Amino acid sequence: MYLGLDLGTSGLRGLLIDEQGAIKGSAAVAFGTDHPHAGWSEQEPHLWIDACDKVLSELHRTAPDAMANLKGIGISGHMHGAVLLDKKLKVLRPCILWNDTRSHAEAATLDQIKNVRELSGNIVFPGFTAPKLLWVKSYEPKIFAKTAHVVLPKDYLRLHLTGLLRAEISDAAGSSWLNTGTRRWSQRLLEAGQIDNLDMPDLVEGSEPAGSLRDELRSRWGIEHEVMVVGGGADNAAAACGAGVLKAGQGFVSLGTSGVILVGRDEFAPQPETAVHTFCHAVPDRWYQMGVTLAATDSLNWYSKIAGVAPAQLANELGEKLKAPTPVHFLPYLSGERTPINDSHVRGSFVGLDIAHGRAELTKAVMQGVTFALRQCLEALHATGAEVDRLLAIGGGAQSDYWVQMMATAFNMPIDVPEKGDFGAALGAARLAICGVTGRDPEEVMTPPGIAHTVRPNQKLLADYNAAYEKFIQIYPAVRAVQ
Ligand SMILES: Nc1ncnc2c1ncn2[C@@H]1O[C@H](COP(=O)(O)OP(=O)(O)O)[C@@H](O)[C@H]1O
Ligand SMILES: O=C(CO)[C@@H](O)[C@H](O)COP(=O)(O)O
Repeated sequence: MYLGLDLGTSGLRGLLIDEQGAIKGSAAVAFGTDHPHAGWSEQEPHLWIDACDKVLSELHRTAPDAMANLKGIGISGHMHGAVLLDKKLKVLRPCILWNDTRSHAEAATLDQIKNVRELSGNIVFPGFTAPKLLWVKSYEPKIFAKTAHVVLPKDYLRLHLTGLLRAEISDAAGSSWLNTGTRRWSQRLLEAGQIDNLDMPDLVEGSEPAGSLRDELRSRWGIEHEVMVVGGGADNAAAACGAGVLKAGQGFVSLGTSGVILVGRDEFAPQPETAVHTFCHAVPDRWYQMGVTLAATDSLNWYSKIAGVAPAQLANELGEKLKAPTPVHFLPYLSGERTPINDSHVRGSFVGLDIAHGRAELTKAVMQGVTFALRQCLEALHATGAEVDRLLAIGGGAQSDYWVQMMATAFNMPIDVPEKGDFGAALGAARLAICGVTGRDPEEVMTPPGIAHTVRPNQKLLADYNAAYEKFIQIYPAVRAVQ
């Protein structure tokens, strides 16, 4: 039996599978994010530990036999967050998350330093880890002085599970401290980030052993033998393992808190100027590229709170069949934006409201704005030479068939909808554990899911969606001029 734990931005999920991939149990616990100031986004790491313990206790209660036979655990987590630890491994402050833009000035400074983009393969975005540490150094010097280690969120969860500090490579690639081509810490990048005095954790590949479940936790959950904890993966890399996206030509679109279009790459071929991210995959000798829009279902959730209606219901209210685009445009930049515009200062807007417009029109505008932001990601990916001509739809928002139809038409690309089941980061993390424990080849373990149906572009609406997209991309510069 194998357990995948996915530390998502909105909660932690656990998925138990057997070696053939059949699901034997699942549990989830939700938690929130704090936004103490505009542009800030934080979580207390103890929330993750509490959620992890609850998820494991729930699995122990509902699937005791599977838990008793647990052989391996893989962990995935939201990327780029900075967990600062003192020399006794105590957390020094709340984790600064991936969608926190406070360190924009530090990011811009780092991004100018010679070789930084070349070595890391990426623009230094404000959401990445390195600029966060420079921010803490300037604004919280006492905390910085006490910092002995910095780890990414899921690697902190590993510390709880194993007692060991390890950094897994696909996640480390999002720190701006890793040489993404050689998959090693870069002394030059650590110096640029002014943390070359810190003790960086040993690096492990996603499917490599990275410790064993602590004895105390094993006995709590009724496990008598040793359980291997493998490296795991950054949530997007792990989701790719769950979706069977390992190689060039394969890709997915994910509608989660953030929106992502990800494609596999067989070699390290960064083009940072496109604002496309190039990271190490969670399996050895592979990379992937992705475009990221920061607030995908986050935008729908934001509007859902204002409308007082649950996000799934809002999406359902649009009906079953895709209709013409709405003339109301929504720029989904509630937390700034990454691909292709790398602008942490811009904020969201509705443009073109009419007195006749109501809730449905605004819902549609929000989903359309996210869809068009993703089309910009797709175009940026194509500009890097990444080839993909169909995408698999994953993430919570992909449960809306309307949203998937909208993406297929706006991207003019078929989108595969997986059969009901779990094909996200938790599955990918569990599959990494299978590879670590059994030594099986990732390509054999990480197969794509069965496809329930393929959504093809609606030919009758193609021209309308193209015209609406052309308008959408003109709004950002106009809005930016007055923000
Ligand atoms: N039927 C639906 N239609 C539209 N959005 C949905 C639907 N079901 C769930 N969602 C959205 O999906 C989100 C969760 O997606 P998920 O991929 O789990 O996010 P994350 O991994 O970032 O925490 C919810 O917050 C909700 O906004
Ligand atoms: O910052 C990124 C990727 O660079 C995000 O994709 C985070 O990794 C969070 O993902 P979700 O919670 O939306 O899955």
